[in-house]
Amino acid sequence: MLGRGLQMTRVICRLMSRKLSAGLHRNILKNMHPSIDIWSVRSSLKNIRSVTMAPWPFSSSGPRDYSLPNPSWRSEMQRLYEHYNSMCEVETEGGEKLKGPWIRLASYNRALKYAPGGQCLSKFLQAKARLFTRNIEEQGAGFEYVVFVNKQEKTCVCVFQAGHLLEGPPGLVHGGAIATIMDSVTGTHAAYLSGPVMTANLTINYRSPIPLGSVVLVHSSVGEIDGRKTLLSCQVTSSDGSKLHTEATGLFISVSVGNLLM
Ligand SMILES: CCCCCCCCCCCCCC(=O)SCCNC(=O)CCNC(=O)[C@H](O)C(C)(C)COP(=O)(O)OP(=O)(O)OC[C@H]1O[C@@H](n2cnc3c(N)ncnc32)[C@H](O)[C@@H]1OP(=O)(O)O
Repeated sequence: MLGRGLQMTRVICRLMSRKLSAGLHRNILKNMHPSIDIWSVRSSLKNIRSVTMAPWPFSSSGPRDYSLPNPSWRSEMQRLYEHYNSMCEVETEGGEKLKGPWIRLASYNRALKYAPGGQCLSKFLQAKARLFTRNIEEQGAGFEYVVFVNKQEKTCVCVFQAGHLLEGPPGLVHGGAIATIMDSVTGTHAAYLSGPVMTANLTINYRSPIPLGSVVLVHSSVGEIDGRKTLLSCQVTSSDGSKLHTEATGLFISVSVGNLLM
């Protein structure tokens, strides 16, 4: 038993020192396998401050990718997905990479699954935990979204369709759900740019309500990157860009993987 625990500790340290990032929070190892020595995991990770991880470092094969089209997507969502996807980097059958300025970021239901081997680890580390935005299994009922990053301009766009379980005022999207998608998009963008981060501050102005079921665009762009601080601005607009629904600024602080686990 002890041998297995030590072996698992080493696997976790190796994985985390290489890959784990933003969405991994400090309590993720609570309730894990009892033979894993969390103190040795923590001391191994304490000094790691990997703040550069461009381009997006996570494995894109394996677990279900929630950002791919599904039958619940409205035609507007599908059209916008195809619009951005057509400008993404593609690999031809001959293995040649045709450069496009955009890349689509895969999206899993647990942050752990971004790391190689994380899919396996996720089966026993807080096995019931799910990423907040990906915890509704019914397609189209909650957050349907796909995130694209423009490598050249360092901007990010998310196509978001708000499902019927996100209601706040009658027929309109809940402000907390809007904050959630803005935090997720800017948090993902910050992690793409700066490595492991935590949201320190998110300031939101709600300008016009978002009808439930509608498809909107969430834009994120860099305000400033200064040492550990990544400041981003974010706007939610109608799908044709003509109407501003919400705007926000988000401050993200780079943290070491060890800090996330304390
Ligand atoms: C694997 C993942 C894949 C990604 C995909 C998954 C997608 C999911 C994406 C989901 C994303 C969801 C993401 C989530 O939901 S993250 C969850 C929500 N956020 C938190 O729980 C964060 C809680 N806070 C903290 O942990 C600490 O306070 C942090 C880490 C933020 C800073 O504590 P730390 O001790 O480390 O730093 P410091 O105090 O030395 O300060 C350092 C500098 O920062 C400045 N500062 C600090 N705070 C503020 C503030 N509030 N306003 C203005 N400035 C602030 C400070 O003045 C200083 O500046 P300077 O004096 O140096 O100039």
